[in-house]
Amino acid sequence: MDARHAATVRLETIVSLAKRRGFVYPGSEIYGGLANTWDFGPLGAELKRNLKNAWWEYFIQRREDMVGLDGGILLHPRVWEASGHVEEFNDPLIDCRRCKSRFRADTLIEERLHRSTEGLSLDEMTRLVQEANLACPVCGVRDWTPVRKFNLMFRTFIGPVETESTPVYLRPETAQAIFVNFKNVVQTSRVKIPFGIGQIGKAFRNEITPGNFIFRLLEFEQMEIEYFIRPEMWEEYFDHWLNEMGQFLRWIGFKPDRLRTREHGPQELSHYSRKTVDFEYFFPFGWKELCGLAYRTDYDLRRHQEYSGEDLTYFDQERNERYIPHVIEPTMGVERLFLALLCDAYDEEPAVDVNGNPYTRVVLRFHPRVAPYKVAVLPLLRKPELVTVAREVAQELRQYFRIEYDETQSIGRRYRRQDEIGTPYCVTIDYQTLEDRTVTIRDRDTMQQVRVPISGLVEEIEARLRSA
Ligand SMILES: Nc1ncnc2c1ncn2[C@@H]1O[C@H](COP(=O)(O)OP(=O)(O)OP(=O)(O)O)[C@@H](O)[C@H]1O
Repeated sequence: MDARHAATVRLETIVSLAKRRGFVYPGSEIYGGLANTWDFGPLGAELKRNLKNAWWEYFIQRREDMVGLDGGILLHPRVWEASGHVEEFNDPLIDCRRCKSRFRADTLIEERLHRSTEGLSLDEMTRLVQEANLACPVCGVRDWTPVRKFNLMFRTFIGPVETESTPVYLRPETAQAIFVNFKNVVQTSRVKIPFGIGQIGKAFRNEITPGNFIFRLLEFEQMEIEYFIRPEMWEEYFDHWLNEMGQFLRWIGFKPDRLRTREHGPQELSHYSRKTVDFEYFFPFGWKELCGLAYRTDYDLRRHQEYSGEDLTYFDQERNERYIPHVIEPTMGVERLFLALLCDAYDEEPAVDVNGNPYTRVVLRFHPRVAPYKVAVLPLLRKPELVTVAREVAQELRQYFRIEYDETQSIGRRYRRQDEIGTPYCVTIDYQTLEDRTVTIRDRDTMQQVRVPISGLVEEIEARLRSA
């Protein structure tokens, strides 16, 4: 661990800042909360939007080989049989008979017995727990159920009467809506292999051990691409997408020193994947998966062809050949990127306030591309003559950027607030403004202030944002 990693922010610091400043609130808080659910506040909503827009711009808008899709959360139940999720999308779980706490058996064994569970059957895991005479981490009693499979899909019902209706699943990944619509997209757009379909949307997983704030959620958003290729090209495109994902992470501001890639071992691969590489981030709780890249072969389209009876082959005009395309899948979770970005952007430094008093400056060094607010407009004092001009300036800037206008409290406290929510620029209207129609722009990172005329303010900010 190098010095920078050692200084990684504590998770509690991030959780409390997120709550205090309106990024993330505990879910349904006025009802005492609903465990492991979260709501995104005004700043969180902006950050999420910016992340999703950046993803869409980078992977869809800027490429000629991509189209978008917005598929349903509810899909035909057969989709999940075909995809293998009914059969395979399970976690091994184990219960403490005494206190009824429930754990993921693989995590329990890995954390408590310090050994890998790769490739172990349910029986083997049960035996390991028994032989080690493992105590329940919650109540300390040694009385376990056998390890069983627990399907992660949420089930619900269509129609008014539960028992007579067909059960349907909330999708556990967005990918299947893309496969199910593969034929539609090929028939109705101008795509030719190689091409990709991208989608952003909610996914639901009944995780046994959610936690670490918003790292593992029951309900989250995925940004997924299914990229369709000729089978023999898979290695080339795998490398291409690995590189693209890395570029994107840097483009939204990640520093390289807390990112690494890790390839899955053979036993760890998902049921559909022949090769998977995860991007891992050094979270406050260690190196964990941030997002991933999988080579799904032709598994999904082949299975849907089999289960639906529809022909899902693609006619390759160049080669005068018909085949089922293979698929490379770059996938990212919005909230996990959100959490990693908060941790990555968080910084503390000694500073001196306007009165010469030392304080610890907390700054979220977001890249402007994702920063919730791009500019804060602040009258130096809450005096009518300053407020009038400041409101005019704010109204002008609002046409171009997401801004915040703030006239409460002292200017120093307002700067601190903007630093803490990661606003790249503060525009201050002071008495000189009334004389010469200039304002100051304060840079979040350097705290340098320069004066610019109001008439050139939009261009100045645009130029700074472009070159950031
Ligand atoms: N429960 C979850 N909460 C929040 N984000 C998630 C969750 N599960 C997956 N993601 C995000 O979606 C991406 C793609 O999902 P994928 O199915 O590859 O995850 P996974 O390998 O099952 O994740 P994990 O191993 O952490 O359970 C992940 O890289 C992550 O960013």
